[in-house]
Amino acid sequence: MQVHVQIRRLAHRQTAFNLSNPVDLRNLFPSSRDLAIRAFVDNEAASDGRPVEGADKNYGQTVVDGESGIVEDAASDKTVNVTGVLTDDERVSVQTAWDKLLRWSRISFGREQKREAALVESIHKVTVFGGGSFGTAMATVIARNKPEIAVVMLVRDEKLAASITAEHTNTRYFQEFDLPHNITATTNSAEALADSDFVIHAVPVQHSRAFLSQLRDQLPATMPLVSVSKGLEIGTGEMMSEVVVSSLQRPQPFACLSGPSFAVEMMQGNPTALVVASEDLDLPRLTQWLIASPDLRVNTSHDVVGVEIAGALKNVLAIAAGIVEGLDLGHNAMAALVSQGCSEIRWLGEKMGASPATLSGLSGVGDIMLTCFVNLSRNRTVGVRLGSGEKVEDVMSTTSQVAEGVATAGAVVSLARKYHVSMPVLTAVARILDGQSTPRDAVMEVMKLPQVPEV
Ligand SMILES: NC(=O)C1=CN([C@@H]2O[C@H](COP(=O)(O)OP(=O)(O)OC[C@H]3O[C@@H](n4cnc5c(N)ncnc54)[C@H](O)[C@@H]3O)[C@@H](O)[C@H]2O)C=CC1
Ligand SMILES: O=C(CO)COP(=O)(O)O
Repeated sequence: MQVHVQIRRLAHRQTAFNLSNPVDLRNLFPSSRDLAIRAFVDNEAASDGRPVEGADKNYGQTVVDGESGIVEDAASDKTVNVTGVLTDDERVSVQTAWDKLLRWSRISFGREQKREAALVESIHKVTVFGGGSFGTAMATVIARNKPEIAVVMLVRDEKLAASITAEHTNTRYFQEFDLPHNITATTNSAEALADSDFVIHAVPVQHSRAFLSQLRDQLPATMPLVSVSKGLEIGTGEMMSEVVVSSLQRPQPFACLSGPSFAVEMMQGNPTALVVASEDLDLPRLTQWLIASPDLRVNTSHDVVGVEIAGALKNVLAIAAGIVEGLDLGHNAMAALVSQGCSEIRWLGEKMGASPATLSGLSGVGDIMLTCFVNLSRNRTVGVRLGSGEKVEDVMSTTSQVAEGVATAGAVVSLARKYHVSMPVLTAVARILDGQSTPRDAVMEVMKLPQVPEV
């Protein structure tokens, strides 16, 4: 049985409250003097709160005086639905705030259009390195957004290149989607880079050094390269911004693009928000122009370290979250683990010079929430399988797509040692992957660490 209370004034908002004690509605709605409040029983738990038969019998269509506002019948197992309202003052504030936002938006769009005129002239062809799920998604996003631009994917397989170019289908990833006709693909790097103005790099981190080294002479030193790969290189612990410089043996205009963004949802055109970071003054804005659309917001930033380190480390944390899920340790454990992981990423990130705003933004907490809590994540899936008892070797040998967190786990512990940062959760993931501990033992070990102040 449920008790519903409706407060009617402007019937366009509804808020549900669970009230465990007799409630004074004046505490909830101090300005509700003039509201009509109705309480009634819903014995079939009607979700829309309509009075149902029997209501009158038990509690009646009780019109509770707006002045007293007390509902005595809201006991522990009962739900109270409240049709919410704004006071006149609140409504004026909301309208003023919204008008201000619209004014700012009009002025900004005006400025953008002027800048855009110059950018349109500068990009005619974009090359995408990598024909996996994210390379395909990035190529699609750009090609849809700028139909006048030629998008060329550099892939390794001739047949795949032919099917992308001729059939407009990636036969390996996202077969169900027709690719825009301004996307072509080739296995020939010289062809892919000829007359290109912009590169998106979507090759997994561990293969990027070998991949980029061989392109050194074909890639003009002035060509902007935007990396979407998230991870640290094994052995060097380098982030992609460093791998690019060391493998090309020269600086290259560089940006990293990161944030909560499953490739499949970008293919579907679901609303998504990313952040692009570069030390270069114009590159973030250029990237924004290329990919931002009504489906895709792109924030700009100059905090390359923050965006890269957050994107790399969240993959390791997602494996830990999957392990907690696989072990069925419950929601409390999951929330505790992810908060602890956020702290560990912040401790290291800040020592490396990352801004706290970046770490709590799209590439940090945003991507952590997506990857740790959603089953589409490959890193999380690796963790779930480990937590469910599968052996590391079996998980790795049957995972076809890249889960960057696996390789990054060891690299991050070395990096943390270099910066004198202790990372219990991320270190535990490395130990599990290396066979030094089982998922269950690792959880116990972390739980038994000394109690500490919150930092
Ligand atoms: N899939 C996603 O939703 C997202 C992926 N990313 C990042 O994008 C990067 C790429 O990931 P995915 O495309 O998802 O991986 P994937 O596993 O779907 O595809 C990897 C691609 O890289 C290619 N590749 C592998 N080794 C290569 C080599 N030595 N030379 C040239 N190409 C090589 C493969 O042929 C394949 O086309 C990763 O760093 C990932 O973390 C970032 C955001 C979202
Ligand atoms: O980075 C991602 C989403 O932002 C993709 O995560 P996974 O690589 O774990 O699937």
